[in-house]
Amino acid sequence: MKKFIIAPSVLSANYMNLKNDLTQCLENDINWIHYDVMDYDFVPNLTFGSKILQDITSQIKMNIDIHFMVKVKTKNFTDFFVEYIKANPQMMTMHIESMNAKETKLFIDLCKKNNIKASLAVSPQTPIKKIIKYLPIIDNILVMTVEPGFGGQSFIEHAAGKIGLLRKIIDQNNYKTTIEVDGGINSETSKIVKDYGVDIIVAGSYLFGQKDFAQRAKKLAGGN
Ligand SMILES: O=C(CO)[C@H](O)[C@H](O)COP(=O)(O)O
Repeated sequence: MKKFIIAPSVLSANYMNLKNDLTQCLENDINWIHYDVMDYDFVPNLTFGSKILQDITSQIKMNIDIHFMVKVKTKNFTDFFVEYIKANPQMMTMHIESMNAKETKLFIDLCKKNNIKASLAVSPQTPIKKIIKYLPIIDNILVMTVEPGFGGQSFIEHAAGKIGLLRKIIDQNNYKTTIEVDGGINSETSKIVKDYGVDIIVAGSYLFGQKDFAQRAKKLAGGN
């Protein structure tokens, strides 16, 4: 049976209790976390920066998947990522909508140079034709099934259809790119994305703060 990677979104964690929330993930065989960086520009919300991430990775051994929902404003594009790279993330994701072609190339090259999986995200309204040419050179594509910016929103089903199209293209061409989904994932919507052929499932409000975290985590990780 296919094994899905579950990456709980720290956006829905309790920050007064973060260590417990992350330990709960590890106790339930979850060794990835999804770290949402928002800038109140690309998205209408502001979250956390590199210091909190460095504190996390200095104490807890987990694979870090950073999802940048930002418009980079540093004079030198790659400078923005320096402090995040110090936290040793496994994967970094930037939105295709927030970069021009030159920045997209710089971002992918930066990831490769630092041995970090290079990932591009597409918002619900963005067609996959915008990203297809990058598939052979990136490690992961993140399909957003909510508008980026907030946890706890409802799953946008038509956006999930992109996963099926991407699965076909990736398999037909023997690309190694993984497909990740983020937004509105629960026990029902996870079945839809698994059927479409997803590899990595991000879930925030469905997991954190829930008494039956263990059962929910098991449901997400298992097959349909
Ligand atoms: O990137 C995000 C929002 O922009 C979050 O990762 C995502 O929404 C997770 O929250 P939930 O599972 O509650 O929808």
